[in-house]
Formats: sequence, structure tokens, C-alpha cells
Amino acid sequence: MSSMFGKPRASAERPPQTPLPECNVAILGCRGAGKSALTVKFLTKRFISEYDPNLEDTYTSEELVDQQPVLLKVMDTADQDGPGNCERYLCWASAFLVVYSIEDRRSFEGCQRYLEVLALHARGCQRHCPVLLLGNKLDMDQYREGTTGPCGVKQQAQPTSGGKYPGDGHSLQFAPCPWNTPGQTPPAALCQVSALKCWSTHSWGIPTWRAQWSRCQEQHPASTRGRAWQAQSISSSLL
Ligand SMILES: Nc1nc2c(ncn2[C@@H]2O[C@H](COP(=O)(O)OP(=O)(O)OP(=O)(O)O)[C@@H](O)[C@H]2O)c(=O)[nH]1
Repeated sequence: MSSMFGKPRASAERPPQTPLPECNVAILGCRGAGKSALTVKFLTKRFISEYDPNLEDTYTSEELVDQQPVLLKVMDTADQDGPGNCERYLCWASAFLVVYSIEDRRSFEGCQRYLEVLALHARGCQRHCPVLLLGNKLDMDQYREGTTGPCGVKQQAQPTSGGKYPGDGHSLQFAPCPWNTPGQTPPAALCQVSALKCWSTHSWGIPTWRAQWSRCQEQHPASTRGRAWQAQSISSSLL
């Protein structure tokens, strides 16, 4: 079943026969990370505590991404115990949001399994979808399970029990930012990245891949300057 949230925007200016560019985003993560809450928060722009967290559903919302209307479809997944029966979202989604709770280290470590599944899938089908790793429940910062990293920033980037960092082995890919070029219609892939940008702007979670961001800045100093959003959202484009 598909549900429609939010008000359609800017459709009056669009010729009726022009279909909107579409972006399918799957929300992944361990139980209790806050996927459903984030989905509802994003689509309704407020926090709602009463919803059925076990329902796996797909929602559709027309959003403006870089002044362009985009049909954003969001699948709020409900895996019972880590990634399982993943084909349903791997085949459907063109972008992925992997969510953890900042006060639950296990949920952060659980992201590794999702990143691995996504990496495997990307390798298998030669399709590289944007992936955003997102830390949720920012209001629980005093209970954050993490260490203080460089610059005094508390971060989750700790080794998992296997001694690896989530995302290890996945190369970071830096997407330049041409979707802002005047007069250019963003191609589908960039539209999807932009939709994630749109997501990270609206939602109250933050992507927290700070360690990798610094590395990325070193490698791409000119192209990354002043692009704070990218700083946070490049996360792991999976190869
Ligand atoms: N304090 C706080 N609680 C939150 C936040 N987001 C979600 N929660 C709570 O965390 C619990 C789990 O949230 P859900 O959205 O059901 O988590 P989920 O990832 O969808 O969990 P499953 O459906 O079991 O996979 C709920 O009690 C939410 O109210 C947040 O930003 N802050």
C-alpha cells in the first residue's frame, strides 16, 4: 500500500504531460534506530510519537529539490534482525538512508551489515546508488555512545567488535555538485543525491561521517570547499 503525505508543490507550473523525476529512497537500519519516526518526521515536518512502528510501507511526497519538483518515494523498512530478504528494497530503491541511533552503539555497528549488503549489491549490478549514513535521536546527545574525536567532536567512528569501522573497505566517492548549475536539468543520479540532500536538510538527524569527511577534504580540497552539506552526506558511496 502506498500513502501520500504532504502537499504537492509547484505542480501548477508544470505541463500536465511532463512526468516528475522520481527518487525511491529506502530507509534501512536496526530495530529502534528511529526509521519510522524519521520517515514520519520528514514527511510531516514534525515529530509524531504515535504510529505503527512495525508497518513496512512506502510513502510518496512531492518535494522541491534544488527548485525542481521531485516525486520522492520513501520505503520505511522493518527488518526483524538485520538485513534479510533485501531484494525488495535493493531492486526498488535508487538511494539509501542507513540510520542508527546515537545513543545505541549496537545500532551503529548494525549499519555495517547494511553497508556491506549495499556494497555487494552495487558490485553485482554495477549500479552505484547514493547512500547516506544518518545519526538519529540527537536530542539524546547526553547518552551518546561514542568517543571524543579530533576537534573535540563526539563521534561514533569507533571500531566495531570485529575491530573494523563501519564503512571500512568501502571507498568514498565524492560527487561534485553540478545540480546547481543554472539551466541544467539534473540527471537522474544527481537528482537522487539531491533528494538525499533534501532529506538531510529536513530531518533532524545528522549524518555523522566526520572522520571520512576530513579525509575527503584532504583529497578534494577545492571541490569540497564551502559545501557543508556534502561534507556530511557523502557518507559511503559504495563501490
Ligand atoms: N528521543 C527520541 N526518540 C526517538 C527519536 N526518533 C525515534 N524515537 C523513538 O525511538 C523508538 C523507536 O523508533 P522507531 O521509529 O519505531 O524505530 P524503527 O527504526 O522504525 O524501529 P523498527 O520499526 O522496530 O525497525 C520510538 O519509541 C520512537 O518514539 C528521536 O529523534 N528522539
